[in-house]
Amino acid sequence: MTDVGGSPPVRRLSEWDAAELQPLAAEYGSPLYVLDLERVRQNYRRLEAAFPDADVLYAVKANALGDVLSTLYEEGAGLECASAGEVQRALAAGAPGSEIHYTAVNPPAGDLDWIVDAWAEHPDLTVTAGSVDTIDRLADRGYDGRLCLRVNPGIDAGHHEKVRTGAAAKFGVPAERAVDVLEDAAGRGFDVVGVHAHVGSGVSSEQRDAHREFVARMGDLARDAAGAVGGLEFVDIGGGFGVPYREDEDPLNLESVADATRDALGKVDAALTIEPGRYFVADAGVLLTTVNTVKAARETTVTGVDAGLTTLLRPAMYDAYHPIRNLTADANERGSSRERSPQTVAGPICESGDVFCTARDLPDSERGDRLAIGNAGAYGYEMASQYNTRPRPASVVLDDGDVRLARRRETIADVTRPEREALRSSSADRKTDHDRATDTDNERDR
Ligand SMILES: Cc1ncc(COP(=O)(O)O)c(C=O)c1O
Ligand SMILES: N[C@@H](CCCC[NH3+])C(=O)O
Repeated sequence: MTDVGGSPPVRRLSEWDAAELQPLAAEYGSPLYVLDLERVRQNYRRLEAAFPDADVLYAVKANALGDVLSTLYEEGAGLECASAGEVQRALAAGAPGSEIHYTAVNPPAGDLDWIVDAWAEHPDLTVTAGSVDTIDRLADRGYDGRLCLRVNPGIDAGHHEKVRTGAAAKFGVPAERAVDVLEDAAGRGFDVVGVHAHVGSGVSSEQRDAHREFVARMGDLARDAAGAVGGLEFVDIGGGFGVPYREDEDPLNLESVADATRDALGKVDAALTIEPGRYFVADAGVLLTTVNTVKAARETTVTGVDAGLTTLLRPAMYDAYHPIRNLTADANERGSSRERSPQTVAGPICESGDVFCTARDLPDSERGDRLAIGNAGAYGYEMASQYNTRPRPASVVLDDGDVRLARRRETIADVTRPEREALRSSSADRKTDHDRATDTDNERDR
């Protein structure tokens, strides 16, 4: 099935080549993130074809690997950044300030300091503020550049309550106050360029009514705002385009989302901006992991693996479903000779939530098998942690037949380094104090 843009709208885990993936874990170690850059390009082109008139930004938070940023920037995407660190990555990937939006959510002082310094060099970057305090704090630092206002539209959608943002008090200025805030900012000399909202992440076709209502509200707001500040350059409706995680789930009907958006914003004299993350990278990535334990528990077989919630947090945090495939069974035995049974795939972390699936029907696993966890390209590595003093895994990219290490595996020394450095510098300070005291004593003795 091909869709607009000429590539299949979904790449299922079953379509990855087991014989190609399986040796990567031996060569680069396990667990291992694998990302196919060509699939990232396909996803970009499909979305661009569905929204031909939109300015497309990539939400860097979904996967901030430099290769992903440069690939998408070269395809034509701008970069939406959630922190000063992400802006640094965007600039390092070659994007100019004009292609960078920084979305400030309760921004730490260090972020604002850094951004305002960067603005001196990149005067056409855009800052999206979600509160009057952020606007004041920008003004305090002398910023009067491009400003977009994030509004809270009071309607939300998304795959889990924890990723619905459109009505969560934390995000944005309530839509009913937005025009006043924008007028005030324009009056204070900011270059007011847009309005923004993000309804939530992982919006599915079933939630199309909520999304339609959301874009309709944005259309009304953008018209009022443009009237109040003498015109807007863009209206940014955020990201959130969902992708299927279950094998039998249908892809989002992009055309219908695009049509609804066109209808809602048709009469607004401002460009449409969208900023998806997940859509570009989710099905371009898999996580490889190795079975180290197979044990019969009371109601299920436990397949113990070397990846855990520190490697891929989504199942533990959102009860998210990720497809799982036994590559060893598929590559060596063509998937046929193994019995199947209900299996709980669990990681090495000391939390009972450290499971990727519970009693799922899978081929019987054996110690040493390589498993692939699908749809791991979005919010996978980005949400990894070092809990239990576990180093984060390596990432490799596939690109047109090439395989390349894109980020090395962390070592335990990487995890403990900040602590060792702090100890070293405080003992150096103590030594310096001691040296100073000794020098004074020596002087006194002289
Ligand atoms: C402001 C903003 N823009 C864009 C995104 C990207 O969302 P998604 O990856 O669901 O497209 C997010 C994350 O939910 C976000 O918070
Ligand atoms: N981290 C979430 C998406 C939230 C995106 C940020 N607002 C997920 O994995 O589904």
